[in-house]
Amino acid sequence: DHPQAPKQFHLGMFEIGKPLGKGKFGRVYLARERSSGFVCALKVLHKSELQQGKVEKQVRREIEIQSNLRHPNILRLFGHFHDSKRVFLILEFAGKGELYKHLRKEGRFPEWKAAQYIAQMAAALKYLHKKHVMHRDIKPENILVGIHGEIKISDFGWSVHAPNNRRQTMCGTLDYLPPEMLKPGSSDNFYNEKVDLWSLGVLTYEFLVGEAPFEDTTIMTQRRIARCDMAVPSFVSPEAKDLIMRLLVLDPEKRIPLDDVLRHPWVVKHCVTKG
Ligand SMILES: O=C(O)Cn1ncc2ncnc(NCCc3cnc(NC(=O)Nc4cccc(Cl)c4)s3)c21
Repeated sequence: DHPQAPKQFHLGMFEIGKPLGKGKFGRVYLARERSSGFVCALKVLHKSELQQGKVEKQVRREIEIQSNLRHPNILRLFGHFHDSKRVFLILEFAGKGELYKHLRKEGRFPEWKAAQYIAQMAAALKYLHKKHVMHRDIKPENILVGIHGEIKISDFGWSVHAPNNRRQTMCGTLDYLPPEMLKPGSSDNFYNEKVDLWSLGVLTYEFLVGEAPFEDTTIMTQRRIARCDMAVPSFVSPEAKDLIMRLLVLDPEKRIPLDDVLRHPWVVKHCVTKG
């Protein structure tokens, strides 16, 4: 941690640098804390937009959840502050930016790189699930790359404590949603952190194939997810296909647990696990 970091932050403490990206609810800037010279990313959220989007509670929950997370593959949230119109998130700066841009540029990742990323994701999810936190929005757009090429799960705007039955309508692509989250938030169907296992399977597929298995192009998407109706192209190795099929299982309880992902032959083969 940063013992010298004060608990109270304000905008004047930061030198604002270049814009890093533009999200749905606000912009992100490179920033440097003046007294320590510490470089970070500053996400600026407009309160009016958060009110309109009815997501203030989610941002508060994100701040509360993420402030207690410390893991090399989870983007740090160091703190937050606000002025009359805006909320500011003080975030760890990911030197190599957004993973999905690398994926789009390369088309698809070689198996050794995909396996290393999946191993890092599994380690981060194992840490999260031990704290009964589920991310619920695992997709390339929410993964950043650190200066040493390590990946960092970011944007915990949809994370909650498990178990949970969602009431807040989710926006954005359905590609990554597991079948159990597609059902309406009625009282009987609770889902748990195993939703992240499904998304890990979709992520593995997209790293290796370059597109999601249930492409969100037609209304058929929900039906194809509900039936787990997908095909793995022949250029994907049998070991990789085996892992994908063990994660994309309709019954959440039958999805391969994270410890077995980390021990899976495809992952072990490509990951020089430090001795
Ligand atoms: O990704 C980029 O655009 C560019 N980029 N490049 C490098 C880099 N290094 C760090 N961070 C970046 N971006 C911010 C990533 C986030 C982390 N946490 C978030 N949380 C959030 O947005 N919460 C939130 C907002 C509005 C409503 C709700 Cl419900 C929740 S966004 C970086």
